[in-house]
Amino acid sequence: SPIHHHSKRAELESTYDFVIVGGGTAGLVLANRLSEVSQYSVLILEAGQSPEVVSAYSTPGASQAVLGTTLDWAFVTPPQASLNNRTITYHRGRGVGGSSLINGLTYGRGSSSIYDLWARLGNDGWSWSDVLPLFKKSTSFDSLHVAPYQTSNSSAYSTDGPLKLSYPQYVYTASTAFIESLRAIAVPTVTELNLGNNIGAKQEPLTQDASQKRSTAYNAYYKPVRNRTNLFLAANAPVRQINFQKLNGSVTATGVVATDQWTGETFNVTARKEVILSAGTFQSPQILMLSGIGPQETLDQYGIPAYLINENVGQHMQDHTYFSVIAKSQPEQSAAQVYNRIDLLQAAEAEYTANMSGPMTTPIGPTYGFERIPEGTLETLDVTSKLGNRHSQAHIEYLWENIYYPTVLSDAIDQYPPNLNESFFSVTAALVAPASRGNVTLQTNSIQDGPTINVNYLADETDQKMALYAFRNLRKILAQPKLDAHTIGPDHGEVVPGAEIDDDKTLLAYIKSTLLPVWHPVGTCQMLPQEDGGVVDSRLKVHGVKGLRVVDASIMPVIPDQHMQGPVYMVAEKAADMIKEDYL
Ligand SMILES: Cc1cc2nc3c(=O)[nH]c(=O)nc-3n(C[C@H](O)[C@H](O)[C@H](O)COP(=O)(O)OP(=O)(O)OC[C@H]3O[C@@H](n4cnc5c(N)ncnc54)[C@H](O)[C@@H]3O)c2cc1C
Repeated sequence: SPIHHHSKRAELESTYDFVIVGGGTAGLVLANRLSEVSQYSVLILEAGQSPEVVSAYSTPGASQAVLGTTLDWAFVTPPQASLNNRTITYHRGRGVGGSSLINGLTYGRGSSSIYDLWARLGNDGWSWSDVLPLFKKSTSFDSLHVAPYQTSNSSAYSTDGPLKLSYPQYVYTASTAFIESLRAIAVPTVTELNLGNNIGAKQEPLTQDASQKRSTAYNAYYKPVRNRTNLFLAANAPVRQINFQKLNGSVTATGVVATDQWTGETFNVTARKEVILSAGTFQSPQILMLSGIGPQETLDQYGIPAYLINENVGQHMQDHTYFSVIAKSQPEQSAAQVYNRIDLLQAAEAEYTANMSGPMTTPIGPTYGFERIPEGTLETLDVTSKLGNRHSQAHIEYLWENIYYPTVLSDAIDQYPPNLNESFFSVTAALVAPASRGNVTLQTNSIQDGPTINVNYLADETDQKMALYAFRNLRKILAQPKLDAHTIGPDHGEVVPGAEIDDDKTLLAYIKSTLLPVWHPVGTCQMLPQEDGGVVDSRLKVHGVKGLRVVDASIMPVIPDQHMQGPVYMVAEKAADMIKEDYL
């Protein structure tokens, strides 16, 4: 097996220097960097299995098909009051590689002002100038420029960074037209977004190599070093709780309890130096709560003995959400039929297997643009009070998707059925400076049940105003002659929601009934002083506990205005440097 997993608990040692909980995006970066030091022993405990069980994970065009497989936790939220009691299926990666195995491959970093704000909030060492070298260290660019706006500036990347970025070979002309149409709403075309200026439009760098295979934490960070004799991985080994020792009023993490799902046995592992939680934004706070660190009421409710009360665990969740206008398009400007019609799908799969070319080389959304709304407009929209310091960053992201997206529409609105023999593309807007906050809490007292996830999208009126503003821009973009040239039918091809839906009230109802997460949740263990809502300090150590850090998306105190994997790889690279500083 390509995975060096331990099928029997007897094959594992009882003690390691570092025990990493979660072999996902951040966990595998840590595993690689910490095991560079030969005197450290490092164990990764991952709930899921090898990604090779679903080998399509590496095909960019199969990124929708891997959702719902064994590589996906597929959590379901309770009914969300802010969305007229809709529930949402929330995808999360499960397996060695975590969400990097099933994400949409989009890569970005965000505005420099966001990281400068992290630092100003009390986190020394996290300003843009501190973190840019780590963004560079984690990535290299496999140059492949086959279409307009597939540009990059080599100074943004290193030559040997493990994570490979590249562009798809198969490019839809309508996506080029989309980039040019964004100029009508004052979003300029730019050559690079990854040097701190995140305003503008271009083709997206994707986490795939020049051979058109997905690059992940698994194949970029874990596979090349898996034979190191000081690195151990147990797959199918969900961690149930962290063990603590309380001595003279001070709490120290001593190890973890996990289940070996091959045998059904439960076992303990001791951490000589640290336990590191990298189970992601939903499960890192869940494990803290199950272990006795969290809000008083939650611990009381489930009879969990409290080691430390911290009301912030699981709170303050920030996430991006998006919604679309769907247009009927010329067949060659869409992948809708490729995915819907078995003959076309099989032809595309065969072409990818034979030549690594064709529609399967691209995920559904390969193109993006970021808008900073000018001050005056923010004031007119009456949203400035909730934006705080977030003026010099992007507020809205616009995307072009090559399918009818979102694919599953709510029945709250009369819909245009996606006819199998017709083609569609979508123009989509994401709120990337959200004011609403969600939270994660417990559903039961066991790790065998998922956490309760409340997304709370649009709960804050600021986000509703931003959504309406962005929606009207989607129609302006679609109406630009260059993009319109690729649509079919009246109203610039618009079929969903339909031009007749135009007043604020019905538009908002449409948005609420169709929006989706962009799958970027952060902040449930945020890096801030505890009195300001924090769970970890600027060295990612859990407040009030020795020997325990959190290293994953949950630590971000202000959500970046970009897709989240780039920031997660950076956070993990930075954490590895800090841990080495602390012990070497
Ligand atoms: C469908 C989807 C699409 C996305 N699209 C994009 C995109 O296009 N671009 C982008 O930049 N970002 C995207 N993201 C977001 C990005 O992938 C994540 O932000 C990032 O990968 C999170 O990294 P992480 O290390 O915090 O968590 P993860 O990578 O999710 O890792 C957490 C790991 O912990 C494991 N785990 C959980 N509980 C336990 C336990 N009790 N014991 C042991 N192990 C456990 C999980 O199985 C998982 O492997 C997407 C995410 C999803 C789900």
